[in-house]
Amino acid sequence: MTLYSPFKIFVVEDNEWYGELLVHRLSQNPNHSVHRFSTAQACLEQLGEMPDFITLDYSLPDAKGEQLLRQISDRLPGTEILVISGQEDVGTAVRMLQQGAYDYLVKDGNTLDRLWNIVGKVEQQVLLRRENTQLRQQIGARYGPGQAILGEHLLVQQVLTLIAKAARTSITVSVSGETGTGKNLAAKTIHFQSDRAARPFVAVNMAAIPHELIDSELFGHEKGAFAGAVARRVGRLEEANGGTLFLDEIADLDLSLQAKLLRVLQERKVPRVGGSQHVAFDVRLIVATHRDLLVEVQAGRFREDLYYRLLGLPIALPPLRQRGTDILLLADVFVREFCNFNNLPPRQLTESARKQLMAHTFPGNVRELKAVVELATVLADGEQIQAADLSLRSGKASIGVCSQLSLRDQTTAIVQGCLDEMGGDVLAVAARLQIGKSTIYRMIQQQELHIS
Ligand SMILES: Nc1ncnc2c1ncn2[C@@H]1O[C@H](COP(=O)(O)OP(=O)(O)OP(=O)(O)O)[C@@H](O)[C@H]1O
Repeated sequence: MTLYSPFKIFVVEDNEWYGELLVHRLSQNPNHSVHRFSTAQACLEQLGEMPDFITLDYSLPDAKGEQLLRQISDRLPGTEILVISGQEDVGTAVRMLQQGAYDYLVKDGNTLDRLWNIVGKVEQQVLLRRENTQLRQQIGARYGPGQAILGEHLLVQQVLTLIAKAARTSITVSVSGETGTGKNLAAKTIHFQSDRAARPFVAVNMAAIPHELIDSELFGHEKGAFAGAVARRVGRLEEANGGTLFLDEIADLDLSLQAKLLRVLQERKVPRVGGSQHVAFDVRLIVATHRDLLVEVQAGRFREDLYYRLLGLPIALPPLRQRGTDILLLADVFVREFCNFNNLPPRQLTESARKQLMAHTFPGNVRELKAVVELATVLADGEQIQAADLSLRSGKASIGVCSQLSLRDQTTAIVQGCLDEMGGDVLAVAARLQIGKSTIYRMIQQQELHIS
């Protein structure tokens, strides 16, 4: 079934004249494909056609409405069924609705108009459902094997094997790797390759949320739990129920919340801030960090018990500089995708540009490579992308270097300057300086940087 397949309606009505009347009215929409059946048996035999909507006469010669309603609902739980009856009987109507009928109509002068309105509503719902399914399929295909995470290097292939294994179960996964190596991408790939794909993927970046808000962000809060809690809020953990919760920059979680997270994970129940109820949840957890968590444990900044609880299946993403000619493979894909997206004629990297890319260390990893080749594609005159079009960082600071300031102060000054220049757009600054957005958020959180 596609988005544009006809809306399939079954009319089950033994009164030939009335049945034809319904068919005639419903067929006035050219997108409707309407079939009439005069017995329950005939309808049941054709259920394999997967109708979207069924109108059911309550009194059929070979079955009572309740019986047929139950049989259809068991086989096609997603199909809406409207019961049409000759008599007004509140008891029957209530019973049919309790058994899952979409609505109950009595045959009178207004039946056709009411039917038309009901069908319109159900059709909208079915369209939304089809769109939803189609989008999910498209996203699923985007994260399918060999689609999102590209690379032929053995280290990348090993990562892909681990991702496929992780996707088969709901094991906790801990992803590590330098900034821009694809930790986010790996988390999404695991989710969309798993049988949780139709359920939510919820990502929370610990470095992007002020410390005092993380508790209610993760676990939710009840109305009035603290000043400013004007309404009840469902936490991200609960939001991810049935799906995957991705906790990015987990090393930034402070020690008191680490204790709470550990407790919640052990009990598998979320306590909302300010509430006495604990809500059960079922999520797959994926955590990521660019730091070495074990070092954080040894330094006393990360709880050891939580470390072991979160370790699960560890996946380490290699830095781009260790992936050999994958640099060129990725560069070619990024150029092609950029040209397609921007309706540019195809462009190619020259041999000298390729050599330069291979010689670079890419501290910003895949994110940096993508930004560099996209900019080069824009700057190139004609079809060939020259080495001179590549804006690769030399590794030496070239702006604002002052021997009187510490490296940290100079870094802060550079990032602050960029933030001011780019109107506080963290993502744009991260792309321009080829550093992780989390680093910038962390600096803002620690009040080293200010957004004016
Ligand atoms: N193997 C890959 N193939 C194709 N694209 C990739 C690959 N790895 C990363 N990317 C792309 O590189 C960019 C950075 O990836 P991602 O955000 O997943 O990195 P990250 O490690 O989570 O970064 P950070 O540490 O800043 O959170 C994204 O545009 C992503 O699509």
